[in-house]
Amino acid sequence: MCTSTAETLKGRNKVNKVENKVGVSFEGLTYSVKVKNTGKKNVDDEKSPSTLTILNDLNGSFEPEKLTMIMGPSGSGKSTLLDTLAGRKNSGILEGKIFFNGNPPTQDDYRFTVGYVEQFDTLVGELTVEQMLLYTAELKLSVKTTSEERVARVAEMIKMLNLESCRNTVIGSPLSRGISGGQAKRVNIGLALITRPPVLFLDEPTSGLDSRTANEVIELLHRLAKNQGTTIVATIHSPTGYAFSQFDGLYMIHSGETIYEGPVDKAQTYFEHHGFARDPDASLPEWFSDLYKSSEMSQLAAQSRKSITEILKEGPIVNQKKLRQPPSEFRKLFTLLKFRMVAHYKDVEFVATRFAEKFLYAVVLLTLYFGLGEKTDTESIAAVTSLLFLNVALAGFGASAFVPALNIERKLFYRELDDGCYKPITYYCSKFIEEAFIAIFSSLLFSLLVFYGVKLTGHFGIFFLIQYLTTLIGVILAYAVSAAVPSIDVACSILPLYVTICLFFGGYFIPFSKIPVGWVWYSWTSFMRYAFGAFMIDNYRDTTVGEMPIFVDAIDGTPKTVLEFYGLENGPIMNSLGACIAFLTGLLIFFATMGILALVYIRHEKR
Ligand SMILES: Nc1ncnc2c1ncn2[C@@H]1O[C@H](COP(=O)(O)OP(=O)(O)OP(=O)(O)O)[C@@H](O)[C@H]1O
Repeated sequence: MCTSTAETLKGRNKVNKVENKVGVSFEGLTYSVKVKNTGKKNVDDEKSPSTLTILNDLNGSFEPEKLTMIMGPSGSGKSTLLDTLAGRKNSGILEGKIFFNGNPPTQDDYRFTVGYVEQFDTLVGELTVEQMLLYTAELKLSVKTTSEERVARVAEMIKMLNLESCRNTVIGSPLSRGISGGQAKRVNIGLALITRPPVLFLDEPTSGLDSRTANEVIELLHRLAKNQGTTIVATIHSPTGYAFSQFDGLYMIHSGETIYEGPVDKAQTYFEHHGFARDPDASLPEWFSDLYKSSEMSQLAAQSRKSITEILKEGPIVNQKKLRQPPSEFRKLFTLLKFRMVAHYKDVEFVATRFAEKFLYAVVLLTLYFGLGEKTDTESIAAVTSLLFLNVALAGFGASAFVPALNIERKLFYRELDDGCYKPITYYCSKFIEEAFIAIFSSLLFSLLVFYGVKLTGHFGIFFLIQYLTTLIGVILAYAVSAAVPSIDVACSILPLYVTICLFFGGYFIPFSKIPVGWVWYSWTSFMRYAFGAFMIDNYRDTTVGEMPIFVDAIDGTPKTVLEFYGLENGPIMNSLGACIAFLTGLLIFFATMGILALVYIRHEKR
């Protein structure tokens, strides 16, 4: 950023190659988005009336060992610049060049070289500060690090970030208080630093902090840059005088254009020289960026950029991926379960809601239908049949309870995905295993109470298996909808709609023989059809017309068994319990695949 620094870097580089240091530079960086209609003045009317240019032809460089701030009025494009340099933009049109040590960065370079601290904290509320850091260390540190080394790294981080006093405090959530805002910010910084990335970007690291805590955070960043050689860039609003003095460089933008790039200590003179105070919120005339472009500051910055790029090219970017050797996805799955599943299982609310629903429903059924299962009169059989169908319906409607599981963690999921913590499928599997494991016990409790209380005549093992599979389908269905749609509201209106429609095709409300031809295809996709069919076949398959003549055809007077009446006998597939279970399993796999594809390909967060 200034020639003297480039000289220093050059001198140092000769003795000790800039191995783990990465300088970031950019040229002609322009970022624009398509907008429907905007009254903003920087809409490029000539190019296209619907293109909003947010960053306009920016040049700049950020060096190792330096702490640089990006300043500018609200909406000037600071976060956009940071996102762009960190490779985190997933929409819009990006033009221009970005270099890491003089080379265009690859996806791996972005992922393994850059630490990014987002403006809003994204932490796992159930974990303590130490667990959160350990969890991230296990996901991100090389497989070659031992558990002792990871613990030592976390301890070092806790000390460096001054988090000793809250080491064992739960992070908490907006509804259940845990650590303070300043501590949460420092934990977030710790997560980005755990791998000691050569480049660290921070989006407003001091927002929401009191001036003393803000000073501490900036002081910490200053030390990091100096002691570890990290290239640190932070967007910042209204820093205190002390915080300002901790920075080396200032990059100022206004309406997406550079108005200053250079040392912090020269900024005041520069602005005063041109008749303006340093205040970034002061409104500057549009020609100010032109003034900057023709200024000596701009020439110096360009020279510095060129020489830094050339010097750093001598020490090409170390393959951070190789250096880090991230753990396998299987290991990451284990880490997710070890920390997050265990934390959920320790949460009384999480466990209680899953058991309470099943238990209460089982108690109602038990007391209402007690002993009816072994009775052979028509009314009892009709009652038990409705119980078996409602049991299936409950799994469908109960699925809504699993919608928030993915939805409320979405910000955290996107942050961890961007940080390279895991792949979407790994996250999905961890969520599924978390529910599937607990569902074994809740389904078992339910099955024991209902099967033996109602005195059903099938086999307990099969009843439990169908009950468990149906519960899992509810979970998987909720995940698929939740991952595909943007909000809980939308998911909670789509899911019951789908389930209600499925009800009509389950074989209880309307016999399969009466379903209009045009709708028959749909009945084959209804999980309720197979679950209800399986329950019924298991319960009534050993009965004969002679033993249990419950329904008599009004026209020809032919007696029918229960299974015949519900179209569950003499069909090509539906008279087979095995086929019903196979179809249920197939639907489970189908919905799971949909959910995983939605997680991979649909990004609800636009950046
Ligand atoms: N994807 C997008 N679509 C439309 N407008 C966008 C998009 N991304 C950014 N913008 C707009 O670009 C401008 C710059 O946004 P940005 O968040 O970078 O500003 P900022 O300087 O960081 O603001 P603040 O200091 O308030 O956080 C804003 O007006 C924002 O609404």
